[in-house]
Amino acid sequence: MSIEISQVNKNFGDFVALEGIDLSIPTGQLTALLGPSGGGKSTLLRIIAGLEEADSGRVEIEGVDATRLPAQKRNVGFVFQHYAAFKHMTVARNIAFGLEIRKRPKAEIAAKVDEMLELVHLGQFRDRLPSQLSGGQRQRMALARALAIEPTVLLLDEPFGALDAKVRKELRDWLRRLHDEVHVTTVFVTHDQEEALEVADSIVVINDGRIEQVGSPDELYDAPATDFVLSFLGPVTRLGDLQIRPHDIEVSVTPRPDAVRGRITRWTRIGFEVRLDVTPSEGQQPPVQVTVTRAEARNLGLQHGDELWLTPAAGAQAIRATNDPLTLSTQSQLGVTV
Ligand SMILES: Nc1ncnc2c1ncn2[C@@H]1O[C@H](COP(=O)(O)OP(=O)(O)OP(=O)(O)O)[C@@H](O)[C@H]1O
Repeated sequence: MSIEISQVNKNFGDFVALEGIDLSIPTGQLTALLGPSGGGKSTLLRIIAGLEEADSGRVEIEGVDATRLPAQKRNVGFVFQHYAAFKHMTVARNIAFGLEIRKRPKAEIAAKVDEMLELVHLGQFRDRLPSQLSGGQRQRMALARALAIEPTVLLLDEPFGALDAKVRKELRDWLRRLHDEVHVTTVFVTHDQEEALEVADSIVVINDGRIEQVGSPDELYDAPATDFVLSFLGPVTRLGDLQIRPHDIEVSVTPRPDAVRGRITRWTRIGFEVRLDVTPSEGQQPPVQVTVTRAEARNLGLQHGDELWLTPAAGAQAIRATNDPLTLSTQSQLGVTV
């Protein structure tokens, strides 16, 4: 394991930011810390970096107890959302900076800067100032600078958070490819589930200062351990007494035993999908959200106002809800496979 965190606690005054965190981060993987705003992701990342000290607990990096080591002795590279570049230095000098302060030989620095510029595809911009780069290029420069010191661990705090959706998407694909090339143990913070699902080898879901679940994107998506994870990782809807994903509902135009009967009260076409609101005929339940492909909608001849019978699709993951229909349950029977 590259990073071992045991029983880490952190309070800010009376506020509990992290509580009893135990986490092992394997060497060479790309791990996402995912969760809603204020959940404690950045605090945990800063504790790993040595920028924040835990109140209690232990942090080990590559077998070394780093709990009390200052940040500069941990051999970690960081990139933050708003990268603080040296504005008066060229891209090449910015990348060289970490090596210069470590007093590495000039020839080694020059070779490393060339290697990094090539890695992040900024070779032709080496003599520009950071202000002459786009936001995405600046973040790539930040990554090159962090990687130049050959860190044991690379820590990224919402590195693409300030960029527009299209650039963000490009950079996230690029980060995945970069990681496949350099294999440095990388931990990145994001509140964007799509980003985590697309990029990470492993996802740590953090909410309210606690870890909800750790697993691969598929494990988390297909077998959420808690109703929080189920709802955070993708859309969920209520079908009878189950919380279930809208695309995990089977639609029938003829009566089915144990099905929820309802009528299509809303129909929205989004790309190749059709999203339906199906209002149950019995009880006071809110509409069930159902996603079907356009082909399926066409084959079944679905139309606004049609009566449907809804059942969980075979193999769907669902969580039994026991509370008020409008709130996610706190006492659920978890991971019901139907
Ligand atoms: N230095 C500090 N002093 C007081 N409270 C703090 C401090 N740093 C963080 N907090 C609080 O701790 C909680 C966790 O913050 P943290 O930044 O770790 O959350 P996060 O999950 O990274 O959220 P975001 O995605 O919004 O950055 C928040 O409620 C925050 O207000």
